[in-house]
Amino acid sequence: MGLSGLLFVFVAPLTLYRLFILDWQVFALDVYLIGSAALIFTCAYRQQYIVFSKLYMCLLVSLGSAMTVLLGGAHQVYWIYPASLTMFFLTSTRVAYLYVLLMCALIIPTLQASLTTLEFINIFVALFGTTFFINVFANEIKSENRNLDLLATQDFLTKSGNRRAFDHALEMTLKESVILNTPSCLIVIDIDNFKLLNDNHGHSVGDAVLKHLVKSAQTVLRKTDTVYRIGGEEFAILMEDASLDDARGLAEKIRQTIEADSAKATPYYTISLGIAALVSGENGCDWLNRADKAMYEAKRSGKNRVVANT
Ligand SMILES: Nc1nc2c(ncn2[C@@H]2O[C@H](COP(=O)(O)OP(=O)(O)OP(=O)(O)O)[C@@H](O)[C@H]2O)c(=O)[nH]1
Repeated sequence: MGLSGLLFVFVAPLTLYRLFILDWQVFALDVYLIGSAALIFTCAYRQQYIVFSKLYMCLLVSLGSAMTVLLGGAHQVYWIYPASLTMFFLTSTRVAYLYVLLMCALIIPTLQASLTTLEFINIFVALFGTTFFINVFANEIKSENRNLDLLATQDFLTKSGNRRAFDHALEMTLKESVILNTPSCLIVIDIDNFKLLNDNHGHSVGDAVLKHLVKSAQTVLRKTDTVYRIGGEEFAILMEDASLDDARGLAEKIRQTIEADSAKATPYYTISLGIAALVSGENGCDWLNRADKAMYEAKRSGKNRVVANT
């Protein structure tokens, strides 16, 4: 988003200048660039078509740099270095190398025509050295970012999503349900008598139960559903594009799986589940409250059951 914003801000005044001096060829190129920058900015802002935006940005950068060399001459070749750097941070190594090769293929005839063999070789040796080191550093930064992302969004004990990830997913599901006009459901799960289980078997066994619950639930979830730990022994599952009946079916399947399997891996335990289908116009907090209420209703009416908020 930042990159497309910068591109827009820098190129827009140049576009007006080209119009002013009636340089139609470069004016058309600049209009294309700022139009594309605006499109990419909009996609990134709405968090839609992110992969497309990144690939398109790479194409713009590589073609833009190549065009600069083709129109401006061989002395503009230095633009290919920042362009390569940008591509390695925007996309995967393989795709970035493809864009770099595309850029090189486009400028080679111009460079060959106006540079000595030694200058030509120097430029490409420097380019491949630069891309190699950029690749190494970009991969390291990407891997650190992935680790940070996991730390920020994953529950350390159960490896399910954490509360922060849940809050984000809840907002995204709300937005998508409104835009796509699809039903969504929320399941809240709470372990029954967990304090007693901890008291009787110890905290580490309690931890094993929490992990078991997540693993068991994951065996019956659809590919698109995710489990989040939203409190000590409270979990939630967001189901996009699912009716209340779908959610009731899944919740009952999870309850039965836990009831049947828990004693094989951990002390026998059961869970209570509450479900709420998203009501048009409500916010995430109200939706979660209704699912929570249904879960407490399941507790009040005897535990080890599923209750839907209707
Ligand atoms: N082992 C373990 N226990 C935890 C963790 N987080 C919260 N707890 C325990 O979870 C228990 C929750 O107890 P309560 O809220 O009283 O609920 P409960 O005993 O399950 O009772 P009901 O909800 O009525 O079935 C507390 O004893 C917490 O110490 C954790 O990460 N590990």
